Amino acid sequence: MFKAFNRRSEAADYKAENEYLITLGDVKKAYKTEAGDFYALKGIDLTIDRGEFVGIIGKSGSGKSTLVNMITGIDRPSSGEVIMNGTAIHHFNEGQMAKWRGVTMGVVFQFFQLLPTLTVIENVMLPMDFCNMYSSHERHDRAMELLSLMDVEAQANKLPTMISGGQQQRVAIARALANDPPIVVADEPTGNLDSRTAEQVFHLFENLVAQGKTFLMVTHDDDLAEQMSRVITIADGELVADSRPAASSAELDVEADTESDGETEKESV
Ligand SMILES: Nc1ncnc2c1ncn2[C@@H]1O[C@H](COP(=O)(O)OP(=O)(O)OP(=O)(O)O)[C@@H](O)[C@H]1O
Repeated sequence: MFKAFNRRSEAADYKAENEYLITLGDVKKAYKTEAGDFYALKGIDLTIDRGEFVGIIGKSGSGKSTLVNMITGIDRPSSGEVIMNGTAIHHFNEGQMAKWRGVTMGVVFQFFQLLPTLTVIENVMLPMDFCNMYSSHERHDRAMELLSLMDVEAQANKLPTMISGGQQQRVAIARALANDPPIVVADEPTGNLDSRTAEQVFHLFENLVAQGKTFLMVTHDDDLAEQMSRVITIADGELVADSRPAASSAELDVEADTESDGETEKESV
């Protein structure tokens, strides 16, 4: 049903409660240190829509991985809320969280975290086994398809320690896609790849976004960040910039026209 808003913030509030895929409200994270609590996140407010390709940038130690851990439910906020698709995940117990993450989210960790005692293909099949997705035959075929997509199918029966860092990273990406999750969160997924392979992997991500997935990607690569639909910058645990470098000028023109018409703003942002 049509709903008109008088203020941009009212429209944003409405959307946060009803439509946003990811909403973080005043998220703080304190780590216990000998010197007392250290706040790695100091009150993050953030909303992310379906189908966005969001880059997370910031200097080393600014809080990017901590933020990602809040969104993936790998760690919990000290205060504030994390709402995913209308569900407050910070209230989940460990079992609920693991199941929810398994079907909803593909995670590419900064240091891959492949299980060293499982072969490459077993690592990729693991999320499907854990969530009981697909038949066992399909799991194998799907894992091979994903390994082939990432150009590491020849490594399928090796242990992770027998392949290079870049290959491990590609296996970790294949594993993140195993359950065909609607959201993928990747911490420096191209950090160990040469620039050509990094571009190829990035284009694969773009294709997945075009198919409707939502991608969040921590990166130190400014060239890649500029190609994303949205880039947020973290500094000292705070969100200090939120920009849309890849927004087309046409989109910006439409927004400008709407504002200059002086019409009541609708939930178009
Ligand atoms: N378990 C922990 N205990 C104490 N301090 C921590 C812990 N984990 C992270 N920190 C601190 O919190 C801050 C944010 O760390 P985080 O790993 O989120 O940063 P980052 O932006 O991801 O860094 P990088 O780009 O180097 O990966 C840093 O100052 C870090 O030292």
